Amino acid sequence: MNDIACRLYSAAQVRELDRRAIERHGIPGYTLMQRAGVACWAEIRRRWPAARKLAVVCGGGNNGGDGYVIARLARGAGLSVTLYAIGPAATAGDAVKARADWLSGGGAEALLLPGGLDGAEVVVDALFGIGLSRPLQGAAAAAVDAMRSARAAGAGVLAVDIPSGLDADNGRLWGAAVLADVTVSFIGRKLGLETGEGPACSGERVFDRLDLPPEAYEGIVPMATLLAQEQLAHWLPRRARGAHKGSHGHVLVVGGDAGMAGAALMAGRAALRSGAGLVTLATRAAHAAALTTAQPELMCHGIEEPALLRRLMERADVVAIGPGLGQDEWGLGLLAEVLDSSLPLVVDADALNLLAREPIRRDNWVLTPHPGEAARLLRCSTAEVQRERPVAAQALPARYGGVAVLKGAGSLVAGQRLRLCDRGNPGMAVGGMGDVLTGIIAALISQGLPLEEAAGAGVLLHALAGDLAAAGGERGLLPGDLIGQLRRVVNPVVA
Ligand SMILES: NC(=O)C1=CN([C@@H]2O[C@H](COP(=O)(O)OP(=O)(O)OC[C@H]3O[C@@H](n4cnc5c(N)ncnc54)[C@H](O)[C@@H]3O)[C@@H](O)[C@H]2O)[C@H](O)CC1
Ligand SMILES: [K+]
Repeated sequence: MNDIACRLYSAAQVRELDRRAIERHGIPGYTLMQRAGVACWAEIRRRWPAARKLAVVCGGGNNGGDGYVIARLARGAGLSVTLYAIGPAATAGDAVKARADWLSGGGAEALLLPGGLDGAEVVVDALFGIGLSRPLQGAAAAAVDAMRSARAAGAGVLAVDIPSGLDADNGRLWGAAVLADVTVSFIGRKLGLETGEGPACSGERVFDRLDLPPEAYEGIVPMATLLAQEQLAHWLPRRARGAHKGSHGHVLVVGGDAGMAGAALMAGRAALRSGAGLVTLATRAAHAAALTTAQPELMCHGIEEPALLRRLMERADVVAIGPGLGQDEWGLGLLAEVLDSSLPLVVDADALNLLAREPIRRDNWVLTPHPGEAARLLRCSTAEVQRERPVAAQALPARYGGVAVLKGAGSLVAGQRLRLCDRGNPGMAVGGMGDVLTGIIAALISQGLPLEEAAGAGVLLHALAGDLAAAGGERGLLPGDLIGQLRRVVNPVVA
């Protein structure tokens, strides 16, 4: 995927790109608008080739202007096109021109919503783009409802630039949002489409640079970059022919309190399947025999006295602590021992909850909270984390040091940079998937990847394996199914 298509921008940054295109590169705004319309119309023809009835819902700004361009192209191709508006006709400069061209070409005035988008086969959401700046109310909210109802009645929905109602910067909703089958986004990909509620509202994301020259993007540091599969070959090169089991590091997994042995086992299995040379589990004595039987490749020690952990840590290259650790004395004692070591750590689940009680900073660790654990670490509500995911993700290393993975739709990896994973699926929302991610990241650290790269590669591998495993259906997907796909994704360089 080309570099610019991997960059994720804020609304303000895209507006700056618009400005540069017009003022520095001499591309008139109306030309950009026409290119945007052409890109959307091409997607409509590709996705719904037989559609004959189009409804275009136009806002008063330039997003609406894109809608007028699309309407003119569709009408010119012989489709029946009905325009809808929520209030005064186009106000933004380029949109006024686009509306004038629509009318002078024989197009009818827009009908005022609310009202049903009667019988439309395809609905174009040109209500709001990056100009959405406050909660949807009144006619705007009614227009979104009408588009959601049309989709529920079987119409296809294409969102222009961003589904109306979604915040371009962080993927939160300004009320209900349009649910699109596809979103055609222009000039710069928006971070909000890829995280929070973005993936659920946007459908497939199609990006079109509108032929902006690459130099227009120089000097604008994207808010985040997409984790790209192409990077995996660099992170996971083919193995040296002379490798031996000590060449690929030793992972120590600490966890598995009473009733939760499986969490430690899944983390250990994932570490093995992600290429760690050796993996040891430190868990409750009562679990050791069963776990050894379950996976003989794992070394397994019953640790009831935390001090005994030191001997195991002497032989480890990285410690993953948290899977099934519990938050009682036993877990607390083990965490204290682990924090005393200077080894790189992957800290997850209950270890994060314990850490939230007594915060400390450290540079060589990767924290892997889901939104609820992140909320405890940041002392805020889960809703606040989800409303401002990019901000929350970056607040974690700012406060705790190291690298943080904020899990959830559009997982974010925050360290020196902010990266985003746009893979994965709702089948992965099941207990144990976090334990697997912990094992993967620990295994990559044990194989020599720096923390931030290990976290990014681990999140991407976890999602890619989850997508492969979900091919048989998302419901009923188990962590073991994902572990079963790891070997395929951790060998990007085919021998
Ligand atoms: N050269 C360009 O700028 C290009 C822009 N493209 C398209 O333009 C939109 C951005 O257009 P803009 O006029 O800045 O804003 P919107 O059309 O997104 O917003 C419309 C309008 O709505 C008002 N508004 C904001 N929030 C609300 C609300 N909750 N309720 C009611 N009204 C609201 C706000 O005042 C705005 O004026 C961009 O996304 C692209 O689609 C071209 O595609 C490329 C060239
Ligand atoms: K839109």
